[in-house]
Amino acid sequence: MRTPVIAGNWKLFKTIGEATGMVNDLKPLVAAAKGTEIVVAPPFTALSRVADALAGSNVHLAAQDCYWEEEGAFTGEVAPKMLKDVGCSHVIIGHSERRQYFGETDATVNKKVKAAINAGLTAIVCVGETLAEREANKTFAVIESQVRGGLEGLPPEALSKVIIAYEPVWAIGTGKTASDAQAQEVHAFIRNLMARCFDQGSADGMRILYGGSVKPDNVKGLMTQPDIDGALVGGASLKAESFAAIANFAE
Ligand SMILES: O=C[C@H](O)COP(=O)(O)O
Repeated sequence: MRTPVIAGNWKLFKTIGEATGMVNDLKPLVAAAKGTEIVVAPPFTALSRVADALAGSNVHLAAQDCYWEEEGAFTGEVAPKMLKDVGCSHVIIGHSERRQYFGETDATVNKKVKAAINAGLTAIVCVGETLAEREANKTFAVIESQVRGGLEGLPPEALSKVIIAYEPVWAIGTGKTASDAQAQEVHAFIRNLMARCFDQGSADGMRILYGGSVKPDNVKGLMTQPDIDGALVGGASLKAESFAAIANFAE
């Protein structure tokens, strides 16, 4: 039995006051959702205060990125152990926006995943094809290369600290969700790939999230697919009511 995960990626939104206000609204709305791993990923500047606000609740804290070195002359970067120190349990790695705008590659994703796991964080590793890649029938090839590249060299026992998020780039922030069948097809492919790359037990235990215009009114169809274990939510995670509606549905 895989524990469902509902994670909210706030991207470049929310001041400290807005972020703490949001989680203070959210906590009572999801307090009864004991069987779901609920995660919020505020911007770096709000992590410390949101960690304080979440203390004692069932909502976990994530960062939206990390660097792979522990310390050094790397201006602007944040190390996994610093995220652990501030109260994070999870970190999102390799989001398509980081790949598209900030030069993230499968090789850098791989270094970040290893560093995050070594620091005791759970890595939420994002993969997904563009519209052009889907239309050129390259979806599975792209996903395979991103999953293999991102997880290369990990021992099977490290996979309990990895969550994969399948986010078709064409569905992110567009209002165009992949159909339940389209999403399930790719999730099943990823799970089979995990069995081929690692072992069946690791593949069976791996949580695979769907991301891309998930809303309260489409989460039900997605969550009832056999290989969809939760959601990485962008826009609908910014308001306590809509994020809680998604998290509570996963129960
Ligand atoms: O990380 C979240 C995804 O990019 C999905 O964003 P969205 O729900 O706004 O489409």
